[in-house]
Amino acid sequence: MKTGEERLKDAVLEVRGITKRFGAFRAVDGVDLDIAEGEIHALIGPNGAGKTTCFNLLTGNLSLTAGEIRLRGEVISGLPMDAIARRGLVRSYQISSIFPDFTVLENLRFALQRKRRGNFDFWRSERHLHTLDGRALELLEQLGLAEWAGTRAGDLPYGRKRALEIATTLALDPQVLLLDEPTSGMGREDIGRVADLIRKIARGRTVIMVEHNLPVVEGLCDNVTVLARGQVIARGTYSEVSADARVVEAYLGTAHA
Ligand SMILES: Nc1ncnc2c1ncn2[C@@H]1O[C@H](COP(=O)(O)OP(=O)(O)OP(=O)(O)O)[C@@H](O)[C@H]1O
Repeated sequence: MKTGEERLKDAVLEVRGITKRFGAFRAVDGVDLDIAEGEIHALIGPNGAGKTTCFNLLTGNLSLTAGEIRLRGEVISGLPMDAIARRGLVRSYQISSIFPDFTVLENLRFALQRKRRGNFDFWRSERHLHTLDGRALELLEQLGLAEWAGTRAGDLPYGRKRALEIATTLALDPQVLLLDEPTSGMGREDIGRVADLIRKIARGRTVIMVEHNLPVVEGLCDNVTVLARGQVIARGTYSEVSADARVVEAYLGTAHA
């Protein structure tokens, strides 16, 4: 049997009994998660299952009613969001955090600057920003955005905006990357491109994603946790959970059937 220490080496994130109550309502109710180093893990479930609330608890956006979260064995629950991000657990930004009037390259520079200085203190350090261009261009190349480097971010097509959002998150060099419905609102071509991108950026890091598109989950994720009414109803590989009667029943009862 593994000792506690050996067990911690495998699990990058250990979540025990996390609960979030809004008044008398338990949006997340005693959820356990074990996320292994390097895996792509999906959190799925019908509308209102508690996926977003779970993400908000992991990142510190919301405080826990009960439970504990450990990142590499260290308790992170109760820490402020920025402290959790500095420890390496980072959520992809929403498009609204992209500066639409600046170019793609400038947006990347700002994100890299933030990693280095811990804030957006870029107005006074224009010269310093240019020293970040090498890394910024490398990231743009990696994410297939190099040809868009000089484009105003606000003029990017939707799928490319999502790629830029992921790029600005990667600038923080997260060990654990949380992606919130990365393919939502996309057409088939963009979905394929973003799925390839996630596969690429998952090398050398752990990815946890909330995703409604089940073929994307099937194609990308090593393991899946299924939530319904705030509780885990199944966990395993996609083929295991999709064959689980409780999962089928939970989905059949919703618009996501
Ligand atoms: N701040 C809040 N106050 C009260 N209830 C909330 C709050 N945030 C979420 N809820 C409720 O908690 C439940 C879980 O919501 P959550 O957004 O986590 O679900 P979800 O699985 O992400 O759903 P979806 O797939 O529709 O995004 C829902 O019933 C929701 O109405």
